[in-house]
Amino acid sequence: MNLKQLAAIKAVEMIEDGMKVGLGTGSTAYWAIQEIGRRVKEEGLRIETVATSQASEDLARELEIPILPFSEIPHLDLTIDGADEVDPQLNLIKGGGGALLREKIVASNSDKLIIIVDESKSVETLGAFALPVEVVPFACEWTLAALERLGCKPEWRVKDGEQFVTDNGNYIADCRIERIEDAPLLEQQLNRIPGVVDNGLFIDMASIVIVACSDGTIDVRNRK
Ligand SMILES: O=C(CO)[C@H](O)[C@H](O)COP(=O)(O)O
Repeated sequence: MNLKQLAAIKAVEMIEDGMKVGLGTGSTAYWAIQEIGRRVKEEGLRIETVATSQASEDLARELEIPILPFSEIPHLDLTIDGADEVDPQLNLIKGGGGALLREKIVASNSDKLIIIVDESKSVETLGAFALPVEVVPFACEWTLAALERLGCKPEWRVKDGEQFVTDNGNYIADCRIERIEDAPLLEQQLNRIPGVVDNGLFIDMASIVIVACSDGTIDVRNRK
C-alpha cells in the first residue's frame, strides 16, 4: 500500500453513517474516494457527497457514491482533501491540481477539513512549492504584473502546451516565492488584487492533518 493510500484510509475511518462529505481533488484524494466507494459498496455506508472538481465527481459517480448538487446540501460535516505543503500550524498550500477555488469554497462550508498527505508534504515554512493563484482571463497580463509587483514571481501554468484553464474557466499563475514569511498576510494581499479570484494558501482551515510516514506510521495532527 502506498503512503497516500495509507493516509486516505485513516481519514475515511472518520466518516460516519448519515454524514455529508466533501470530496477533494488530486492523487491522494483519489485514494480517499476509492476507500469511500469501498465502504459504500461493502459496508453499506450511507452518505451524501459533493465534489471539488469534475475529475473527483466523475470518479465518485463511477464508484456509485451518492453525489448531490450543491443546492441540495446546505453544509458539510467534513471534507477530505490533499495538500501540496503543510506547515506546523497546519496552514497549507493547495492547488497543485488547479482546483483551489472549489476546494476552498467546499472546505469553508465544512465543519471539519481533514487533510491527507505523505511526509514529503510536511515543511517548516510554506513556499518551496510554487503557490497557485487563480486569475480571471480578462486583462490577465495586468493581474500578472500586479503579482510581480508583490514580489511573487508568477508564471502562467501550462498544460500540454496550452494555457491551463481551471474548471471555472480561469487561469493559474504559479508563484515562485521559495519562503513565505507571513502566510496569513500574503493570503490577504493576493486576494485584494482585482483579477485574482483566490489563492492556494489555506490559513486556519485544516482541522486535522494526517501524515503517512515512510516507516509505515501515521501522524495525526490536530489544530490547536
Ligand atoms: O490542491 C490540490 C488540487 O488542487 C491537491 O489536493 C494537491 O495538489 C495535492 O495533490 P496530490 O494529492 O496529487 O499530491
